[in-house]
Amino acid sequence: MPRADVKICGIATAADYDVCARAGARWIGMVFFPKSSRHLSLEVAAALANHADSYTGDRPERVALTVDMADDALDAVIQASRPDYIQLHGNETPDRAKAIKARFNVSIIKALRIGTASDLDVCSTWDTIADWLLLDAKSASSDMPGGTGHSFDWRLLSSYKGMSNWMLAGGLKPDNVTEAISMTGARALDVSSGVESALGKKDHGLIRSFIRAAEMG
Ligand SMILES: O=C(O)c1ccccc1N[C@@H]1O[C@H](COP(=O)(O)O)[C@@H](O)[C@H]1O
Repeated sequence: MPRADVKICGIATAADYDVCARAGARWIGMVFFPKSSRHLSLEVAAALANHADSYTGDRPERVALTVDMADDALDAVIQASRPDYIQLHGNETPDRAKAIKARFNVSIIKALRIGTASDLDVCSTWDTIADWLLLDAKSASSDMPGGTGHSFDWRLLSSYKGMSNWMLAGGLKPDNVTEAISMTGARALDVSSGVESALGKKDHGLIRSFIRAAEMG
C-alpha cells in the first residue's frame, strides 16, 4: 500500500513545528479562527513563520486556515504567516476562491463538508480552482465548522473519482489511519484533534505515530 502524505493542523509552538518537520509532515496548518482553541495571534504566527524559515532543506509547507475571512483580515494573516496555501474552511464560493488566489497569489485548499453521496457532486466545480480539496465531516456545531474530531462515512469515497488532489479529514487518529487509507484510497490525510492530548494541545508522540502509520499505508 503506498504512503499517504500528512497535514498536521493547528500547531501552536515552535516545538510542534519541529516535531512535524522531523517526522516528515508535508504540510502544517495554522488556524486563524477566533472561536477555535487553536486560533493563533498574528504575533505568534509571525514567530512560527520565522522559525520555519530558519530550516534549510525539506520543510513542511505552511497552510493558513481561515473561515469566510474578509480581504483586510486575510491580508494581515498572509503578511504574518507567509503561507504557501490558504485553506478555506467556510462557505466560500468558487468565485471568492478565484478572487483570493488572484489577489494574494497563494495556492488554495478548499474544505468541503461531506455527509451524503450528493455532497460530493460539488467537487467537480472546484477542479480548476482549488489546488487541493479537503473532504471533511459535516460539523454538528454551528460555531465550529471543523476540527471537532468527527468523521463521515468513508464508504462514500470508495468510488470517488474526483480531482486527483484531495485529502481526507475529520476524526482521523493514529489508530484509524490504516483503515481510512484502505477504505478511501486517500493519498493525503489532514488531522487536528486526533493528535492532541487536550483541546488545542498537540501531543508529539501522537504526531509521530500518525505520520508513521500514514507512511506504512
Ligand atoms: O482545527 C480547528 O480548530 C478548525 C477550526 C475551524 C475550521 C476547521 C478547523 N480544523 C480543520 O478540520 C480538520 C478536521 O479536524 P479533526 O481532525 O477532526 O479535529 C482539521 O484537520 C482542520 O483542517
